Amino acid sequence: MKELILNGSRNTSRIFIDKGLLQQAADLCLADLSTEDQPSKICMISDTNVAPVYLEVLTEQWEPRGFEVCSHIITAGEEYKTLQTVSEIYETLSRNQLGRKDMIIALGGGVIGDIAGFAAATYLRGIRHLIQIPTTLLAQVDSSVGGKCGVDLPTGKNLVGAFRQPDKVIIDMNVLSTLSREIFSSGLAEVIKYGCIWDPEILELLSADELQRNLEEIVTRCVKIKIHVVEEDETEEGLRRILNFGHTIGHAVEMLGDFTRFSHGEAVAVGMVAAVKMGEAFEITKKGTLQNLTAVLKKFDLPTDIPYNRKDLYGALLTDKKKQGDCIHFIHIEEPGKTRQVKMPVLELKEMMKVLGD
Ligand SMILES: NC(=O)c1ccc[n+]([C@@H]2O[C@H](COP(=O)([O-])OP(=O)(O)OC[C@H]3O[C@@H](n4cnc5c(N)ncnc54)[C@H](O)[C@@H]3O)[C@@H](O)[C@H]2O)c1
Ligand SMILES: O=C(O)C(=O)C[C@@H](O)[C@H](O)[C@H](O)COP(=O)(O)O
Ligand SMILES: [Zn+2]
Repeated sequence: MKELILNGSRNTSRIFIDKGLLQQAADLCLADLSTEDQPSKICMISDTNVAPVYLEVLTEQWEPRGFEVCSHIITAGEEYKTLQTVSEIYETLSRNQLGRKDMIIALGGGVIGDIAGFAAATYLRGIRHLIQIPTTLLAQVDSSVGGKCGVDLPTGKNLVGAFRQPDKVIIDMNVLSTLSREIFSSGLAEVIKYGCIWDPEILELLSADELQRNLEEIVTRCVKIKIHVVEEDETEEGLRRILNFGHTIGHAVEMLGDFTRFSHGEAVAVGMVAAVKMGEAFEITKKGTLQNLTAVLKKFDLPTDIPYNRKDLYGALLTDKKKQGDCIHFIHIEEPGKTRQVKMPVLELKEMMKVLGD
């Protein structure tokens, strides 16, 4: 079992990666906790696809140890990543009398991790123990690590949220076996993002015939990059913005599709293509990058065509968190592994977007 550490400003995350960790999750959750520091109640938050397959193996580890366990199951889907869902979780937590010293476990993909993290950050002004057990590739390589959590508003992605580092992240490679090809590919979009912004070797590890063999190595590399970036800039005032490569237009695409038409990974795929297309046209990005990026995305059936017109996309990105006054921080890559952050007036971005066509 690999163990990686993320030293956050308020707490440390211990991140475990191996096959079969779900079966020993309770031990990992309790590792290093003195009796005094242990929770007495645990609430598992999961969704309607994940819970029937993986919840029982988790629940049955807690009850014999004398812990009180409850669960809250959300209907699967990004469209439920809302304040309404969080409010229902608060009711479950309160009805089951979870206290500040108790524990929330997020068992699921990025949607569950983001919602459960936000509930843990806000219920009773913050609950002591938060565990992330990511069950999609996307959640393993990205969303379960680094502490960003929150929900969408109708006007935009992740507009309400917090930074709350999880205490432990338990990455069990075996759970990826039940993912559909589509959802697995959606996670590869974020993997490709890490290849573009930091480590081009990741793109080589993706060569399809060896993908399964390379998967644990790929997850580990992505998590290490995320740890490095987050430790340097936990609250996204500088370096961390690079993790948003492809997300400015990606988030606009998700929102215009009412959070149902495109998965997060698909939207990021389109957003990375758009960023590289603009980068090449304005001589920020090395020629040929677009062709290589498009080829790797297509290999995994990820979309590369921009599905909305320029005017709608521009309107949608005006609520982006990276916008400050009339300027937006936009992330380009010069070539895979080398980013360039540009703070530009939104009107300049609007001009640049002309190269995307109508
Ligand atoms: N906090 C962050 O830093 C961060 C980073 C990246 C993405 N995100 C967020 O993550 C979300 C996307 O995450 P996602 O792609 O994991 O989506 P998701 O959580 O909606 O999961 C995708 C689908 O896979 C199903 N599923 C999950 N695990 C499964 C398994 N092991 N077997 C079978 N089915 C399974 C889910 O029920 C769901 O239907 C977005 O809301 C995005 O904004 C957050
Ligand atoms: O961890 C980060 O920082 C990221 O930006 C990771 C992104 O992949 C992720 O989609 C994140 O939720 C986007 O954050 P936001 O602040 O732009 O909503
Ligand atoms: Zn993302």
